[in-house]
Amino acid sequence: MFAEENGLKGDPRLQRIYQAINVVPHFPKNGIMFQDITTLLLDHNAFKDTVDIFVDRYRDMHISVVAGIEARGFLFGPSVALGIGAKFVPLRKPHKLPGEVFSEKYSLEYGTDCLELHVGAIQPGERAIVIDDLVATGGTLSAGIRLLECAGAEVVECACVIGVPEVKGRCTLIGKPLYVLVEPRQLDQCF
Ligand SMILES: O=P(O)(O)OC[C@H]1O[C@H](OP(=O)(O)OP(=O)(O)O)[C@H](O)[C@@H]1O
Ligand SMILES: Nc1ncnc2[nH]cnc12
Repeated sequence: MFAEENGLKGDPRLQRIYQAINVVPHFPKNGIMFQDITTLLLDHNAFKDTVDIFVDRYRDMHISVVAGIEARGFLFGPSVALGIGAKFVPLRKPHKLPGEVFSEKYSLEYGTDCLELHVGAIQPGERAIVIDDLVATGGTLSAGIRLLECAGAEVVECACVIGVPEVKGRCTLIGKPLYVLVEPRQLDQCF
């Protein structure tokens, strides 16, 4: 669900976060309206608002694992993990982790990709959230959920900064709650 429908209606932090996102038409290929969160990271207040909202939401949920999806989940996950007193676990693209891994393939618009998790990073029964910058089809986060479940974790929720409008009516991803801060930035409102 979107944060504004879940207790943060009218919260000025959501507007600050939305306005700090840049949209780049036709990147990385024609027809894609790329949501660029590097501008959000340049804006100390918007970046802090983003982390604070997630920390406020998850600090009392007995979460011991924040799993971030490569690459842009790594930009938010560690700060949230530190804020709630959890460990940060990277879910990486193939052949990046040196140890034994669990692997999970997933479908993209064209082709497939894969995420990996170090065996031993998570103990069975640990409560986890999965974090990323953006949810579009939900394929990437769903692979993250399955990967954590392979390790025996209990996935409490998926957290994203940006969610495409198609996920608006969608409160879950393969049965797990989805929490999204803002919709994609529109082109005519940009830098
Ligand atoms: O909901 P979905 O349709 O699965 O798409 C969302 C994913 O797409 C982007 O990553 P991308 O695959 O571009 O990888 P990158 O961050 O490594 O460039 C984004 O950061 C999410 O991880
Ligand atoms: N429009 C978009 N902007 C940034 N990352 C994405 N991942 C999938 N769609 C995206």
